[in-house]
Amino acid sequence: MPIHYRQREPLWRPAAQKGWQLPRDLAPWILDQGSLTARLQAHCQGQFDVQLLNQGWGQARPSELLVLKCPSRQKMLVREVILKGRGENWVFARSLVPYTSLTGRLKALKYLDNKPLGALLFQDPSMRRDPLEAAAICAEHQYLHPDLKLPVAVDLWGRRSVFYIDKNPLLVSEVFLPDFLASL
Ligand SMILES: C=C(O[C@@H]1C=C(C(=O)O)C=C[C@H]1O)C(=O)O
Repeated sequence: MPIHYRQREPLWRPAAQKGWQLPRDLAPWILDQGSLTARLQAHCQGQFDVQLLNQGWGQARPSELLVLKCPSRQKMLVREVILKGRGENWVFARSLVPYTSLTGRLKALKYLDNKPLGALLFQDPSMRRDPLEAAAICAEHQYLHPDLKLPVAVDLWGRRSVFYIDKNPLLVSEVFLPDFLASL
């Protein structure tokens, strides 16, 4: 009988949860409430760029629908990118924008291409974000994009939070990749 692998999801928990040991070097990056783009740009002295992997209508995972408080049939814009520092793959980012959030200033998201999403979010005076969650991300979660070509046994850390622009939600998830960890 073939084994049917359900697409497991990471166990997301409040990043600032007491007594949860985040990796010492990575903890400040996981807990930082500011723009990850801005912090990465400083970390690589500006040798930064965004590689767009894909952007289009797609499906959210159950835990993503839960935090976005969206019904399962909700049409979702899915954006997946690699944030690169010094030409290396530093962060895999997956952002989910419910169709109903693509209004007003967020309409610009459809044409973002390889400009960083953070610039759009953090310059918006209405921007709010929910507390950060963190999770250990491993291969069986099938969470990472195949283009990342990571070794199967890799164990990484991710963080995510829901942003609001004029009260319209979008979920931004980020996974710190091996080359970034090596840069710390
Ligand atoms: C939310 C931010 O935007 C970053 C840029 C992203 C993009 O361009 O798709 C996605 C996630 C973030 O790492 C940020 O800078 O904090």
